[in-house]
Amino acid sequence: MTQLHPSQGKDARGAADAGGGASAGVPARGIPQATVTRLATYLRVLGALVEADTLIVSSEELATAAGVGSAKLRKDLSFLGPNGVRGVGYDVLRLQARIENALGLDRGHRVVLVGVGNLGRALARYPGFDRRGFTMAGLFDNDPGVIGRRVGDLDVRPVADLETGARELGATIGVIATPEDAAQHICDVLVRAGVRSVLSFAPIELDVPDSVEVRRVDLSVEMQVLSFNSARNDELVQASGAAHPAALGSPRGPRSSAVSTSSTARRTKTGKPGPLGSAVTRNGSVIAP
Ligand SMILES: NC(=O)c1ccc[n+]([C@@H]2O[C@H](COP(=O)([O-])OP(=O)(O)OC[C@H]3O[C@@H](n4cnc5c(N)ncnc54)[C@H](O)[C@@H]3O)[C@@H](O)[C@H]2O)c1
Repeated sequence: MTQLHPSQGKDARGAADAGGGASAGVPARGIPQATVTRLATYLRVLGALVEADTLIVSSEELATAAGVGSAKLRKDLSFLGPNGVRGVGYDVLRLQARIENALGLDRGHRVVLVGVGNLGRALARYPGFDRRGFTMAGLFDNDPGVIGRRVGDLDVRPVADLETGARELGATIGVIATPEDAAQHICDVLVRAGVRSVLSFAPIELDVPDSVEVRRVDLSVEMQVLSFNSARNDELVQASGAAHPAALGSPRGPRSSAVSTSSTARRTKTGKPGPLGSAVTRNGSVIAP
């Protein structure tokens, strides 16, 4: 029987409740938010492994590729119940399915995007969402010059139709890519349409009922974090009296993009080399809570 650890820190309400209710099998309540973020990273690594027909991955390889310690990885995965086999590793497909289930991805999500400008068009055309279970189902804008245009596989619809459109489309996630002065109104309309998960690029706080989960993407926050980490790395290098690793051309350490060439990562159905050495970056999150 699947056993979950007791709740630690902030629960992963958003991950499992996007679209309403946890998936059958792995109740996601009680999984800390930080673990949820890392689960998404593990999922990305596992996706690369599946594409390379890799069958088994060790916790060390998965941890390195995801940029975390293997103890933390094992702890994170323990929230999903028993997984790997000691001395053998994780069944890649099985672990992928379990994480998808925990993140509520196994039933798929239908996404509506509002604001089909520079950013919105790029998002609407991005094929990667579909591969990860997010179907772009509707595009909405208020500009008559944009309405009716074909972007990706969809025609842009008038924002006046958003409430009925989102409901008819069964949207579970709403993406806001409008200017900030329109964002709260758009968010309210999405909520009225029954959307319970909102991803906003607009640089303002959104007011929503408790039942609605909002994530804001702010790339400048990510750049600030990069700037801080870079300054800290320089200080560490100076303090240790060593030359900067980049200057030496030395391999990147465990905090950088993961490279793994050991045996289990290379254990594929086809005998192809495993993908961990090239496909996976360390964090990848651009989400600012
Ligand atoms: N978070 C980040 O890292 C980041 C990065 C870039 C942009 N942004 C933000 O993303 C948003 C979009 O940026 P952009 O460069 O694509 O802008 P843009 O001006 O190119 O596009 C905005 C689109 O929203 C539409 N729009 C305006 N009001 C609307 C309304 N009431 N209903 C429906 N559609 C409406 C416009 O017609 C336009 O098509 C902005 O809020 C911007 O600040 C965030």
